[in-house]
Amino acid sequence: MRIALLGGEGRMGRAIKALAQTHDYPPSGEEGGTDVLIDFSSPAGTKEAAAYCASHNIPLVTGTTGLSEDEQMAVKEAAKKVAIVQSGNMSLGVTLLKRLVAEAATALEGYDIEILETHHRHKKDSPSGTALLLGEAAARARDTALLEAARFTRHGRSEERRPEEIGFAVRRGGGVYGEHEVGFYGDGETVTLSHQALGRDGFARGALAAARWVVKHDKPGLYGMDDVLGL
Ligand SMILES: NC(=O)C1=CN([C@@H]2O[C@H](COP(=O)(O)OP(=O)(O)OC[C@H]3O[C@@H](n4cnc5c(N)ncnc54)[C@H](OP(=O)(O)O)[C@@H]3O)[C@@H](O)[C@H]2O)C=CC1
Ligand SMILES: O=C(O)C1=N[C@H](C(=O)O)C[C@H](O)C1
Repeated sequence: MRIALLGGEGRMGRAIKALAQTHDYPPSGEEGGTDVLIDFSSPAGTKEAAAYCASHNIPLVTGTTGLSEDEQMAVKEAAKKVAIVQSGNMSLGVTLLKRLVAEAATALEGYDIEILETHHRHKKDSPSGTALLLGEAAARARDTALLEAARFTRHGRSEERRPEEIGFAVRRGGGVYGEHEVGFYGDGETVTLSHQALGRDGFARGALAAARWVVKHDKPGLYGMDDVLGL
């Protein structure tokens, strides 16, 4: 599998290159063409990658977060022509957590849902792609749209919390790889589901698993890590 990497010099790009070497995957260009493009760059980079993949018939794995509506639309358009795996978090743990969050949101009816995420000081988008995908899973489980339920800021005096609200809190600092906590707050108890990345290898492993999956899956469409990992 010959891999082209957009964002190859960045934090994730370097983690993927290191892992790809241990799997003996040559970079594209060394042995001819490209079998798959992996993108961990910026929202503008993702839009360019999607257009490039669609016009060159190359499958795409994209983990870049913080896309605008327009940039996400470009990914959806490209997915009409090629297979694309997109996820705000490529790790096995978060893919499982998403399912657990949906289950808890259904079972713990009436419990208030609050999501807290912490990342390194360099992260530009907030809330994180992971926080949003977990929020989306919770919202869908409660038959509502995330954009209707989401409460992104709290400051000063306001109305009481709406029961359907999904609150987001964000912390940025140091070198934290990524921590996510979904709290379900009932009247007499709190249930907390959480994930802590201990490095970038888990994301990189997921990206390579998605690349292996998508090169074999030549049917155009937009797929998630649940498709890749069969969860
Ligand atoms: N889905 C997942 O599992 C994960 C997703 N991410 C996401 O991946 C993205 C990248 O994160 P990270 O590696 O930490 O970021 P970095 O800033 O370390 O790396 C991004 C790299 O992409 C390059 N780049 C940016 N825009 C373009 C472009 N238009 N064309 C070509 N190259 C470009 C940058 O180059 P330059 O510096 O020259 O601009 C840089 O080398 C973020 O959106 C992050 O949230 C991160 C970890 C896991
Ligand atoms: O920028 C990061 O570092 C990360 N970004 C992703 C996100 O926005 O959720 C995934 C992971 O948490 C690391």
